Amino acid sequence: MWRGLWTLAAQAARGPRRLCTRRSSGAPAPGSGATIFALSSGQGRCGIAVIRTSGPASGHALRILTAPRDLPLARHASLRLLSDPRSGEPLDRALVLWFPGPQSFTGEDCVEFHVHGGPAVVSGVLQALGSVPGLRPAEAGEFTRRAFANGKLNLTEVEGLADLIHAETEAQRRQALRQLDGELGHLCRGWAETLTKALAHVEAYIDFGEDDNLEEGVLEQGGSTWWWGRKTPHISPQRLPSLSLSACLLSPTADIKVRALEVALGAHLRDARRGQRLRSGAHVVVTGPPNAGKSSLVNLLSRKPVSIVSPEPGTTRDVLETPVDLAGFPVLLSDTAGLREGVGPVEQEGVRRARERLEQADLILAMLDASDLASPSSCNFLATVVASVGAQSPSDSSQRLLLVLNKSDLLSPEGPGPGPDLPPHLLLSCLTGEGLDGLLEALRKELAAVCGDPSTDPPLLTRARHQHHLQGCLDALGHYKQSKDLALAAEALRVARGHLTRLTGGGGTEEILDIIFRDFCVGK
Ligand SMILES: Nc1nc2c(ncn2[C@@H]2O[C@H](COP(=O)(O)OP(=O)(O)OP(=O)(O)O)[C@@H](O)[C@H]2O)c(=O)[nH]1
Ligand SMILES: [K+]
Ligand SMILES: [Mg+2]
Repeated sequence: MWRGLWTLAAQAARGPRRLCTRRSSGAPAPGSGATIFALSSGQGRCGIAVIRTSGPASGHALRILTAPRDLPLARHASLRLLSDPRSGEPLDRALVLWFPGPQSFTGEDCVEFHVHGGPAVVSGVLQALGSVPGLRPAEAGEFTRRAFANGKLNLTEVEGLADLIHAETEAQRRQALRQLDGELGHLCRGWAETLTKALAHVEAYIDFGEDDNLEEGVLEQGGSTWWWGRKTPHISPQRLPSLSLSACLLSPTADIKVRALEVALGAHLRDARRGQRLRSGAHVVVTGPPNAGKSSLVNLLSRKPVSIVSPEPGTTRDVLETPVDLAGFPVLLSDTAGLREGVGPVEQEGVRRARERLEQADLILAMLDASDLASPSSCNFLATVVASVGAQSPSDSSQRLLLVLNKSDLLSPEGPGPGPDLPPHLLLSCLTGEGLDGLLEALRKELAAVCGDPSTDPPLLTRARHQHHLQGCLDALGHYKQSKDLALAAEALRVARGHLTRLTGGGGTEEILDIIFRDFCVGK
């Protein structure tokens, strides 16, 4: 009976045994495709513009534009006169760089022309390149796509590069650079290796199960013995129904590693929201009773007159949102209507919208007028909004709140007068700016908790795609643990490993590549 199980399992387990190798991304294979060229620096008048080429005709194009000179020394900047090959007309005196493949960004032969940034120079050089046989203008992201196809970057690194180009704040730049440096890819490869080893154990066991000539000790791994090794049966196969298969299959070392992997994946997934907030911006909502100074604070933090400020309570009605860089973190800052009841229908609609926006907040900036703490609207706000957020159990999805007492300039030197017991708070005056540095520092700490701190935290999952594959891997490990059949256990491990491989771009589908490369501009 056992022999039958092994044979069946062995047949079913025959499949890809090695990590899938990276499939072509659809970009031309190195050396075989067209040579592409594009302006790689920004459009418009500038001091220096960089035009580059990639592909087998790069060297030829460089020689033609700089004739009669030969190719310059590889990877050294050389000054050359560029001329139009059709008319011989001089175009510019430029620095040129020659990067013979595979030691280039794309892995192909590449050339960079650092020309003077006037539009006529740039278009003259682009037209001259276009006249060289075998050259054509590059499509958006095509340089990076070739780098990916040639194994110069994996998919998470490509995403890091796209994020770096779009990074608007310091924290985004740090995160993107870390991903470009391959941290996330490295982590995934380590995890995939753990699964490869575990799979090798299971497959070896399937194979050895068929082998009657098994020598004693053959199945020993790292000092531990296969639990089902025929000559050392610590656990007899007859006990199978009472044990989970995974516990029997792996050497204790491999089993511990798979379990540690499960824990690590869980922790990263719990963190996933933070990485996505860092990439697309955290929602910070300013709320409080009418006239607390909410709009004044929004204008102060965004350094522009986003909202109308006036002494009239109920000035702000709609939700007004503005993207800002707060202490290096990307934030979508929302100004909202002052919370109060018993007002006209228009303001009531504003209050409804304010409450709705509040529910979506990652961080709430709760604001009160420090000189008006004993008023019913202040007390009501403290008892409802502030108390309910404070009562949330701390988890990644729970909201964070900073209580700010504004108009500190109106207080006597002794501080806030008699009023309700206050939770921890900050004093601020939007009028004088006093307390603003303290608020920014508190915001930095809160946002580092909300978005993750790329200077110190482990690599973040910044995209839904990362989250999807990690969740898929975790689910497959769950199946693996519960499987009562060797073939299914091996298959579950393969599925788990497949998710990690796809995260870094192995076996990636064309659609995913198209989505990622669409983010790039022409010339990148
Ligand atoms: N003295 C003093 N006045 C302030 C301060 N901040 C805001 N104000 C004044 O308080 C009044 C209300 O300010 P807003 O910013 O409109 O208050 P708001 O909370 O947005 O008000 P609503 O939108 O009506 O809910 C205005 O007259 C501001 O000039 C401050 O720090 N000190
Ligand atoms: K107001
Ligand atoms: Mg307002």
